[in-house]
Formats: sequence, C-alpha cells, structure tokens
Amino acid sequence: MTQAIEATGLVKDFGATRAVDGIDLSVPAGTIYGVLGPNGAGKTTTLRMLLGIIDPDAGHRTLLGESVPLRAAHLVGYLPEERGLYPAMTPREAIAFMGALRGLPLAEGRRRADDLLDAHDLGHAARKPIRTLSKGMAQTVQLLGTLVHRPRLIVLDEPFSGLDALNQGRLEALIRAQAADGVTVLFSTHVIAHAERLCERIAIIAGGRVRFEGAVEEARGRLRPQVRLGTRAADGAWCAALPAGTLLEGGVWRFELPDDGIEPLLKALIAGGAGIDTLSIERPGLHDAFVAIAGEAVARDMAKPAPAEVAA
Ligand SMILES: Nc1ncnc2c1ncn2[C@@H]1O[C@H](COP(=O)(O)OP(=O)(O)OP(=O)(O)O)[C@@H](O)[C@H]1O
Repeated sequence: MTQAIEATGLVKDFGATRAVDGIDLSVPAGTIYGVLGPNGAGKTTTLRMLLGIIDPDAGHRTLLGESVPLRAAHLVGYLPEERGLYPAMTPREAIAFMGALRGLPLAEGRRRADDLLDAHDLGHAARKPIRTLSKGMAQTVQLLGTLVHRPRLIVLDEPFSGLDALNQGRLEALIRAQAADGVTVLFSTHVIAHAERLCERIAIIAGGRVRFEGAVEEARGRLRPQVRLGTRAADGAWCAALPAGTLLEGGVWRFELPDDGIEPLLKALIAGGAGIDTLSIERPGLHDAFVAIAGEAVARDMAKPAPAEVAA
C-alpha cells in the first residue's frame, strides 16, 4: 500500500449546509500531511468521513486499504477537536482505557502508559486524578492515549490549539518522531506555520472544497522568488533594466526574479552605475503561496482563532 488514505468526491450536507463539497485527497503512507483551512472550511467533517465516524453523502474513501474505514480502526489513532477525559480517572488508566477501545489488552495498556508518561515527563502525575492536571498536561495525556496501541495512522484534529509554545514544540517533535517510525500523520490546522514546518504534503480547503493538494514545495514553487535591491543612485538610465512590475518601497526596489536569473540585470546595473547597496533573493513561504492559492480573504480568516480557543 502506497497511500494511507485516498478519497474521491466526498460530499456531506448538514440540512441546508453543504459542509464538504466534493473533496479529493490522497495521503501517501509514511508522510506528515496537513489539512489547512479556516474555521468552518470543512476540515473536521472531512476527517470524520475519512475515519468512518460519519458516512459521506457521495464519494468514496479508502483508509489503510479498507473501503469500510472502521475495519482499520485498530490501526488508527484519532485525537478529536473536542478534547475530554474523565476527570476522576488517572492518566495511566485513561491511556490504558483508550488503548482498550482500540483492541489493546488493559494490562499491556497500563505498562505502555507508564512508559509513555515517563518519556513525556508526566511520570509524577501517572496516578493522580486528571482533574488535578494542567490543561496542557491533560491534552498530552489524551494524545498519548491516541498513540498507545501503536497505530499506523494518526489523525489529529487541530492538535495545536490550546497548547502554549512549549507544548506546541513538544507536539511537533512527537509528530516528527512518529513519522520517523513510519507512522502516517494527518492533522488539520488553521495555522499555516505548523504545516510549513512539519508537512511534506498539504490540502488547502476553503468552503468545503480543495483549493490545492500536493507537496508543500509545489505550493511554494507556484510563486517566483522575490528580489529586494537597494541602490545608491535614486534613478538613471539603468532603471530601464528593472523588470516590468518593479515596485519602489521605502527606497528598496522589489520585483520577481526574472526568468533568466539575476546576473543579466546586475550587469546592467553595474554598467549603469546604480551602485548596489543591498540585494536579497527570497523564496516565498507557504503563507504567500496560501494567499496566492486561496486568496487574501481566506488567509485573513485563517488568522482568526477557532471558537473553542476564544472560549478557552
Ligand atoms: N453536525 C453538524 N450539523 C450541522 N452543521 C454542521 C455540523 N458539523 C459541521 N457543520 C457545519 O459544516 C461546516 C464545516 O464545519 P467543519 O467543522 O467541518 O469545519 P472545520 O474546517 O473543521 O472548522 P472548525 O475548525 O471551526 O471546526 C460549518 O459551516 C459547520 O457549521
């Protein structure tokens, strides 16, 4: 199997609302894959359909080779967007319980829970009621419960929301470690930076549709590198050599890298006595690519926190 997940033409309506409007995506086995989109884009509904928690109104999906996704449930770990653990349970019991729900014997679950909690600096809290833990600690416990049965595919819905910077960094490390072990990781996010740092491939979703699906590098490659050039001379005949569309911003020329590279332009500037002060050539980031693909309005919506984050 080369694809951990394949979906074609997924559609889901809730009453008069079309939450997902014909989504295709494929997640290669062993990759870290990001589903990016603003709140309400249809990410959660898509993940739930992929996992078999809800059925699509139209379309097909295959999960770890199973056309009935629930048949692969024991090989899958899922962290839902709504977090919640029984407050009276201990982390050790909660993790073992979550493993048992995926077919792991309880005794083995407890053993693994102890190891996982120790490895994540939570050994001291293993036997305390969850209600006494901080929110970040409880979220880590839930995540460990998602991993305890050693799934081959992990699906995390907005896993970074509600975590402080330290715990976000830890979660990034954990996702990388899982992928290094050959586990496929699929996560949704409305924060482009997390996807840029972690993902090989992404789907950009807005309004229930996929606007882009493919490698992060391919998305970034859709935009040309940007050149910033500072010159000592304010103008001269050499200005004619600057590409069409060049802007002057705060005394610095800004333009897209020409097809034939920077050298012919530099020769013209040197010959014309422009006096080169500063020069930088920058590859566009995923944020710029996102704006080009999905538009400014969707990119602005991405910056808005999820309702759950506002309430937190
Ligand atoms: N069970 C439901 N009943 C009615 N409408 C729903 C239901 N679930 C989702 N929707 C609607 O479907 C659309 C997509 O929601 P979805 O939760 O999939 O988006 P999302 O991208 O995950 O956003 P968020 O991160 O805010 O959850 C939204 O308009 C939402 O209000």
